[in-house]
Order: sequence, then C-alpha cells, then structure tokens
Amino acid sequence: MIEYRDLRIAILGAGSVGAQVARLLLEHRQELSDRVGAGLQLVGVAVRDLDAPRTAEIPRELLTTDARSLILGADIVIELMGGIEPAREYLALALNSGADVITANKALLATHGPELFEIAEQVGAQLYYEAAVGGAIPIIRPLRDSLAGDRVRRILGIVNGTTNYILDRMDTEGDSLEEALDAATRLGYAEADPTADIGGFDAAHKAAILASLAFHTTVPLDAVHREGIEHVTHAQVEGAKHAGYVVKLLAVCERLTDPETGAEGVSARVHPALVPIGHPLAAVRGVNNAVFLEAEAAGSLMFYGAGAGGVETASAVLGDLVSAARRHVIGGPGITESTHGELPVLPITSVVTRYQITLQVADRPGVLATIATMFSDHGVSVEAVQQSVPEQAAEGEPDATATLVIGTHRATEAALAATVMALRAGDVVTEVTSVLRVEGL
Ligand SMILES: NC(=O)C1=CN([C@@H]2O[C@H](COP(=O)(O)OP(=O)(O)OC[C@H]3O[C@@H](n4cnc5c(N)ncnc54)[C@H](O)[C@@H]3O)[C@@H](O)[C@H]2O)C=CC1
Ligand SMILES: N[C@@H](CC=O)C(=O)O
Ligand code: NA
Repeated sequence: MIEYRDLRIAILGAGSVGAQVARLLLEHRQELSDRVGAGLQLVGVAVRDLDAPRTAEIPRELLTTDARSLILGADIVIELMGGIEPAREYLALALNSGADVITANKALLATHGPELFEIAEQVGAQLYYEAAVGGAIPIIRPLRDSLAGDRVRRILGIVNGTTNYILDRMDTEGDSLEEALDAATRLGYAEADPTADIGGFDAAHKAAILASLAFHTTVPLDAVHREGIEHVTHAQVEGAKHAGYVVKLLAVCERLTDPETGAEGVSARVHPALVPIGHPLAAVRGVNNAVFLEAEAAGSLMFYGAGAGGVETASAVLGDLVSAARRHVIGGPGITESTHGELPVLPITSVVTRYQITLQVADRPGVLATIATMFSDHGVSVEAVQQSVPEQAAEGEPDATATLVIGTHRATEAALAATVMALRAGDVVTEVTSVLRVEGL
C-alpha cells in the first residue's frame, strides 16, 4: 500500500447525499487516494443533530456540530447542507481560508454564484459543482471543458428528477401528483422543501447555471422564466399521449435574436412542455435527467442518467473531490468561470416557439372561422386543428360546447399571449383549458 501526505476533507451535512459521500469516501479511501497521489482523509462531518438517523453509518468521532472549526482545519470542504444560509457563509469562509470547495447546492450557486466565484478567483481557490446540475450526469465539466472550443446554441434539459418521476408516474401509473411526490420524497429525490421541485424553482436554478456556462454570460436567476408542474392535469398528460407527445418539465436555454433590436441575446426558461414521442428526451423516464444540447460544430449531443438520488449524486461529488485533490497535488491556478460573452438576457416575450392550445368553444357555425381569425390577427399561424364534440351534447344544440385543440407554427410568446387574451375576452371561447409550448420539433 502506498502512503501519502494527507489532504484533510470536511463534509458539511449528512443527509441523502452527504451520508453517501462520507460512506463512499471511507470505503474507497485507498483507491481514490491512489488516483490522486495524496491521502484523502475525512476529518469530520458537520451535522445539526449528532443522533439523527442517516442512510449510512458515519463513525461517531467524525461527527461534529461545530462546522466553522471543521472548515478552518480543512484543505477541501464539501457542502451538502443545501439552502442559502449558512451555506453561503461557510463556503465563503472555506474559500477565504484557502480551501477548495465542492457543492451540490444549485440554489446557492444560482443566487450567489458570482460572489463565490469572485472570492475563489481572488484567493486562487477552486469551486467545483458537478452535482449541482443533473445529479450523477457529467454536464458541468463537459460544458466548461469539452465544449469550450464550440458555440452552444441551445439546451433542452430535463433537469429535475422529482418532477420527471412525478410526470412519469402520472402517465404510466395514473398516480396523482401528491401520491407520486410522496414516493419521490421517500426515495430521497425531492428537495427539503419540495415546492422547489414542483414549482420549477430547482430547475430554474439549474437553467441559470447551465445558461451561464453555455453562453459565457452571467444569467441571473430572476431572468429565468419559471413555471412549475402544479397545474399539469391528467387530462393534459392523456391528451398529450393521444396526440403523440409526452409532457416534460423542460429547461430551455438558447441564443436568440432580439425581435426588437435584431441584436443577439440569450434566454433561459423552465416550464412544462409537449415533447414529440420520437424525440430522445421523450424516452427519459423516472428520476432520470437528460441534457440535449445543440452546438455549432459538434451538432446534437445528449447527456443522460440519474438526475437525483443520494448515492448517484455522491458519484459526481467524489469526481469533483478527485479533481480538487489533484490540483492540491499538482498546484496551478485551476479553472476560472468565463463570463466574457456578456450577452443581454432577453425576456420570455422574445422567445419564439410552437404552442398547443386547448379551448372549449360554443358549438355553432362560424366559430372555427372566428377563432382562426383571432390567431391570424395576432400574427400566429395555425398549423392543425382537432375538434371533438362531447357525446352527451347533441350537435347544434344552443348550449353545446366542443373541444378544439389547436397546434400553431412558430410564433413569439408576445403574439401568443395577445392571442390567448383575445380568445378569453371574446364570446366564442367558454374556456381556455390548456396552453402548452411544443419543444423539440
Ligand atoms: N438529493 C438529491 O438527489 C440531490 C441533492 N442535491 C443537492 O445536494 C444538497 C444536499 O441535498 P440532500 O442531501 O438531498 O439534502 P438533505 O436535506 O437530505 O440533507 C441535508 C442535511 O444537511 C443538514 N444541515 C442543514 N443545515 C445544516 C447546518 N447548518 N449544519 C449542519 N448540517 C446541516 C440537514 O440536517 C440534513 O441532514 C442540496 O443542496 C441539494 O439541492 C443535488 C443533486 C441531487
Ligand atoms: N430535487 C432535485 C435533486 C437533484 O438536483 C431533483 O429532483 O432533481
Ligand atoms: Na452533474
């Protein structure tokens, strides 16, 4: 057995991910140390409650409630507590004391990333965060390193495992959102506050991180348009299936031309969308995530795998640990964040995509023509219309309503929003049941 000088590793938080990182680090210590060329010594795990149950046993002597002292004695600090404070304060303390830092905390990076990257650059320390997007899937390193010579044009990502798991269960098992969320929580996929998953906040954090990396431009969280899955209904999931689509919560990051100025900009958005059944993203089931990316030279690439789960995410954290530890051994400045692009971040109204709109309309002559005119008046071109009349309503009766499903060609969000407003205001549409974007065509 080779003996090395030891690097002192501290873990903050021993929940779903932290406990598995501690276990794997202790179990594979020698092998990981051999890969690095230095001993990886776990010097402590900061917890809130020494006696809390964990998914893996951690030797009692490694547990501490004094996170600050642990940080100050470490070469590498791994933050797996989640939340903004005290995680932000602890990471700043670690960086300022010269430690390299690893985190899976996308909420923190999306809100305080620039501040932490700046400290890291000033003190010559490193901040690694492979686990923050796509759990186990390597996506941060490919974007930062492998694709650094290309121009990424577009990213379509399923980046939240909990919501993908829920939508899949609603589709295949007929579960309610609540039933499927309970299961996702038990399996360790959901955030401590699962509204972060359901409301699309977690995916928005990841979209901000991906867009910033892909476009070399700081994309602040408040510039990411966000809609969650809380209003996705069984009817939408079923209707999508019949029409040859699946409903997915997507993060879409793209380079755009500003329709007003003609200048190049970028946009990032998160919302439920219809994905054609033949698209690779449609096959992403359960807790899996995938990032489908289009780059100018590379063409289309897809990164796929477990997007959440304690042990799976621990893999990405340990990969970062090996990278960080190697830098300690080799030295050198390491990687800095590149935000030279400085492209404007455009609002959702500038986005151009396709839509599927479901309407309840009065079933009488001329209605279809009136509705088609409303679309064309707002510059939205209709591609297909499907009409169905409920069986119990006799056709032509004064109170009968029909369901119209309208697919559009590409149009701006602004034009679509104006159309929907006009449909609601008119007297032929009794209800706008659903408006979904169609992506991946
Ligand atoms: N669970 C997953 O599948 C994934 C989680 N992440 C991220 O990893 C981080 C950890 O997630 P989980 O392990 O799932 O969360 P968790 O809620 O299971 O674990 C967090 C642990 O940190 C502890 N903690 C919180 N504040 C603390 C403090 N001030 N001092 C000491 N301990 C403290 C909590 O008591 C808890 O045991 C989060 O940022 C999360 O967003 C990222 C990718 C996947
Ligand atoms: N709650 C998150 C965990 C991983 O980032 C998810 O469900 O994707
Ligand atoms: Na990842």
